[in-house]
Amino acid sequence: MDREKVVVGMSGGVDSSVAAYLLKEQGYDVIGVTMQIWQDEEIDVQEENAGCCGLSAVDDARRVAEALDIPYYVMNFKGEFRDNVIDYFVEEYQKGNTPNPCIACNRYVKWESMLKRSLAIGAKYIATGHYARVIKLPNGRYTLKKAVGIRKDQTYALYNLTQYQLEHTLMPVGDYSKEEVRKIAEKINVRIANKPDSQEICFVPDNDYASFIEEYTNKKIEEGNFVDTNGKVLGKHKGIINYTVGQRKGLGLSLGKPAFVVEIRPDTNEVVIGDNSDVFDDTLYADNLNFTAIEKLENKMQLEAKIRYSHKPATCTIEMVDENMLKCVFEEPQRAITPGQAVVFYDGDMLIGGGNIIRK
Ligand SMILES: Nc1ncnc2c1ncn2[C@@H]1O[C@H](COP(=O)(O)OP(=O)(O)OP(=O)(O)O)[C@@H](O)[C@H]1O
Repeated sequence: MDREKVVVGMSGGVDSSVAAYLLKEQGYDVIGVTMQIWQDEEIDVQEENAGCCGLSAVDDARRVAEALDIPYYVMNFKGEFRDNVIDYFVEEYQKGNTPNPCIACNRYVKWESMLKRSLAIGAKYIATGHYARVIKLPNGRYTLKKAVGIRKDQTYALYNLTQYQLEHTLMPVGDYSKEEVRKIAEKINVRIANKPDSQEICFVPDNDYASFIEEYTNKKIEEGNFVDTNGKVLGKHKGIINYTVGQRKGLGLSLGKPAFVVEIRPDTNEVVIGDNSDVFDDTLYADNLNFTAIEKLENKMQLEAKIRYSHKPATCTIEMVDENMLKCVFEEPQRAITPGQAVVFYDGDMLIGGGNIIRK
């Protein structure tokens, strides 16, 4: 019988290298692929900032594939990445939102584009080194469970995968702890690069996204007013793309007390400043919804929600208020609910779904 073919997304790091090894051990016909997604001549990024897909990732991944004796290819997804991730990222900031490009990259590039090409070469699955587990529920739906014992949960950035994508996904390291994965990497003795810690946004050098956006759009960012919660002008800001809700640093205001960004108003080009207490709210609205564990939200549900990658899940109740919009009310007010970020819902360690936080 033919072995099932799986394409493993290889970044040259420990997790995806071990993922490839485990799948081979499990009897799959494994193919390694590194996606080239952004590095090009138009965006001048230095190699040391190359993040997950610079030239060194290709060299490292190729070496690992050779050691594992699996076929290896580099696939170019720069166009898909530009259209779905960089353009979205820039547009969201220009609208006064704070986007999460990893979520868009996962859904549209790592999964949609890579899956399409993988299926075209006869694969049944794609696999990554994410610490999460794909499960099929009794209701026939696919979803993710958080991996056990992992400090940084990776399901948050994966909430937007479709049923079809999940059905064709394997995440073999999700059954192991990070320590176990490191041990496996030592045992199989593949030379895995000690990658520098991922920078926050892989395509933005030095995390200076404001300069990146100016350069990318070839447009100077327009200055505007800082105002207080009553509308009184407090000073000049450097352009709304420089700010996010809850921000304290880098405001350049001296008001004799700590000042925080409470709201960004793209229509009037204003940034609203207040006290820390003004940054707390118990209600948010989200659109662009994607549910995994359930087909749709019919009745109110009490769940836990994360409003950013590093947020500790908080108890909330969600309900639909419109065909494509939900309302989420937290038991306790949460700090810095930020338009453009994802809100992701869990029942214990099981992903239920999520959406995009909107300004209301
Ligand atoms: N350029 C790429 N090409 C193909 N797959 C990739 C690429 N970058 C990341 N991936 C896949 O996405 C997964 C998660 O990416 P992330 O950048 O979070 O890596 P990580 O958790 O540090 O894993 P690793 O140790 O494998 O680098 C990786 O394990 C890998 O399977």
